[in-house]
Amino acid sequence: MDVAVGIVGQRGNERAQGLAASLAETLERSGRDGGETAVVVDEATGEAVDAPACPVDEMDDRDLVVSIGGDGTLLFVAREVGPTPILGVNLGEVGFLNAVAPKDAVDVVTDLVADYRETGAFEGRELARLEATSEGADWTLEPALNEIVVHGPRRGPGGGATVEVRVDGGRYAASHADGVLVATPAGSTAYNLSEGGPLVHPTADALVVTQMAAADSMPPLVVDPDTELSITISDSDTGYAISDGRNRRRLDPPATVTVSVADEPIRLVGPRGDFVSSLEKLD
Ligand SMILES: NC(=O)c1ccc[n+]([C@@H]2O[C@H](COP(=O)([O-])OP(=O)(O)OC[C@H]3O[C@@H](n4cnc5c(N)ncnc54)[C@H](O)[C@@H]3O)[C@@H](O)[C@H]2O)c1
Ligand SMILES: Nc1ncnc2c1ncn2[C@@H]1O[C@H](COP(=O)(O)OP(=O)(O)OP(=O)(O)O)[C@@H](O)[C@H]1O
Repeated sequence: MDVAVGIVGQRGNERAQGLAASLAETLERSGRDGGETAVVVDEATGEAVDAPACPVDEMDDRDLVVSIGGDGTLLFVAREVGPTPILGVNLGEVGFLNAVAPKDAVDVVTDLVADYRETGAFEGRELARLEATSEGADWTLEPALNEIVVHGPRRGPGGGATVEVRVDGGRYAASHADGVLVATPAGSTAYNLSEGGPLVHPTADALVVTQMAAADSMPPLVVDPDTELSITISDSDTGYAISDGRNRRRLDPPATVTVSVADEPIRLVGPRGDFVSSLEKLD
């Protein structure tokens, strides 16, 4: 069976680009008898190592996409390819979302592709994503793997707003605050953690709501993924809804944003890092 693989190296990271090149070469060599393994890399890497390349968002029809970099590169790949199976190789400063060490990358990926050729499936796990929509649904942010943030004009002094959070229609919190975030288990170790939210084990099917610098703060709230969450910003001239720190929408207060689980999850494949031991990466 032929297998199509995409490889994304962290932009500007020569080590990532070199590993992408050697992985591409090994994969193409390994797939001869059982079927072809067609490999493309992202355009920045293709230019650096002179390999067949395509835009990352055109890799969504591949059987597997390998992300080589840190969390941000994996988040970027997830934004671009959605539910296409992704394997993360950790070359970043933190690399919380990437389970495979660079030294193991070629063996892990070639074994994974060989198994896929036999079984037609990857062992992996789905990670829920979050979607932020305006009241009246006249806009929707790109799905977030980590969190949705809704905040006032800016972080810090003079940047707050009145932020009301409703849970299944009931008022959970209303306070002058910088904002509020809703995080997935995967995102509980990111912005949520730096705002004092709880860690959520990746096997827990839950979301967490954490206020940001609230004057009258409530404890962070863990909810079922099906909970109806709405966040209203008022008493400020502007505000923002932000998905994974990268995709943002300006708000015109008073404005209400609803946050729900997106239809399509992310599919991470390959060895699952041990969550508790990977917490050391956060030191
Ligand atoms: N704490 C803050 O003030 C702040 C501000 C912006 C973004 N962020 C986080 O960064 C994420 C976007 O990452 P990026 O790389 O595109 O932005 P970035 O370049 O600002 O990197 C943010 C840092 O967060 C780390 N990170 C990202 N996801 C993580 C996760 N799930 N667990 C642990 N650490 C994680 C990254 O490795 C990086 O060190 C956002 O989803 C948000 O969680 C935090
Ligand atoms: N191959 C690529 N093509 C286009 N953009 C890329 C590519 N790799 C990374 N990026 C951009 O860089 C951002 C992540 O860069 P960043 O420097 O934060 O890397 P990282 O993976 O988080 O590693 P680190 O942990 O070292 O910060 C992504 O959000 C994306 O916008």
